[in-house]
Amino acid sequence: MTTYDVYHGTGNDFAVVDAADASDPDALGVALCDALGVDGTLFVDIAATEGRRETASGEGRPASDGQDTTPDGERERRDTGSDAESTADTDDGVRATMTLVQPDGSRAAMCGNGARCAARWVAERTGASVVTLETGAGPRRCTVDGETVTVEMGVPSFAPDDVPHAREGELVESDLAGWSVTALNTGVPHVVVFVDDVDSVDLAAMAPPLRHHDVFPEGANVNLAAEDDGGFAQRTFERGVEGETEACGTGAVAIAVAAARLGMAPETGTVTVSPPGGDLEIGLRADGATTLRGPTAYVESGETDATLGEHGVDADAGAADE
Ligand SMILES: N[C@@H](CCC[C@H](N)C(=O)O)C(=O)O
Repeated sequence: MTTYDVYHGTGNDFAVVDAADASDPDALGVALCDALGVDGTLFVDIAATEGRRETASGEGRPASDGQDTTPDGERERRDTGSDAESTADTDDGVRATMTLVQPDGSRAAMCGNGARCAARWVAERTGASVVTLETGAGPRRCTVDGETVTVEMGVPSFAPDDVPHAREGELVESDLAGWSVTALNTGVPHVVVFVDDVDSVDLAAMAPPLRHHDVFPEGANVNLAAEDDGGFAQRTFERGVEGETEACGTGAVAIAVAAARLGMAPETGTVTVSPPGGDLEIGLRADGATTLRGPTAYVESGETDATLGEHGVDADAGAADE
């Protein structure tokens, strides 16, 4: 039997499993998504990186980690003194790996809300307030303050090879499948479509032609965004879930960065992005580095025997967050 804990970050929900307990994470991850109806299963391995100070292997694409490597191999964090999250503290805290298995069986390099949930899960087991997660997009340093978790999301990229997409130059307000789209990578590929009102667009109908467009060899997550009360309303159709989710952290960062690029938001400071599940605060730094801050919530714990296709909630599970 394998224990799982369910958390959500602004409604984007995940089963979190200790990777050491999972002999076949791909099968278990899909089984938990099916059984629990969650947006993904996060496998977290604290032991794998305990004591390590180096960054991840460099595998994965931008967003880059917003850090420089000094000649002796130690990592040095840039601090430009902008309004976004201060990174003067170079304490990487407890290190852990995070692997996301999605409902369709795919793995994604990065997940912003998943990282917030995984960091809280690690913090609750170690007492750490700083957790650095090794992801397929590079290391992501997280600060845990009770239910509020902030993730340093790196430097998003509009470069065709990074998104990736097959066009010659950047896709910025470019016509694609009948929409004006801006494409960027915030750890995973996203397109952002700015509209007047996110609720007046049929996301389930408009997203698939963009999500599967030939121009994106790895597909793309599709975001609708609309200016709203000084920030942006968000709706996202996620690759891997193949449907709309309550929130998407990498998508929220993509909206804020695209808005800044298009002059719809300040280049530095904090931008509020509001998916259906709540509010997310995106920090934009002068050097291009970004942060994602927002609430997390514990839902329940249980045990599963994926081979039998069974799962049940542990009667001794802790109380869910209000
Ligand atoms: N919900 C996530 C994004 C998860 C990955 C995405 N579905 C993909 O396949 O690229 C987030 O909060 O960032």
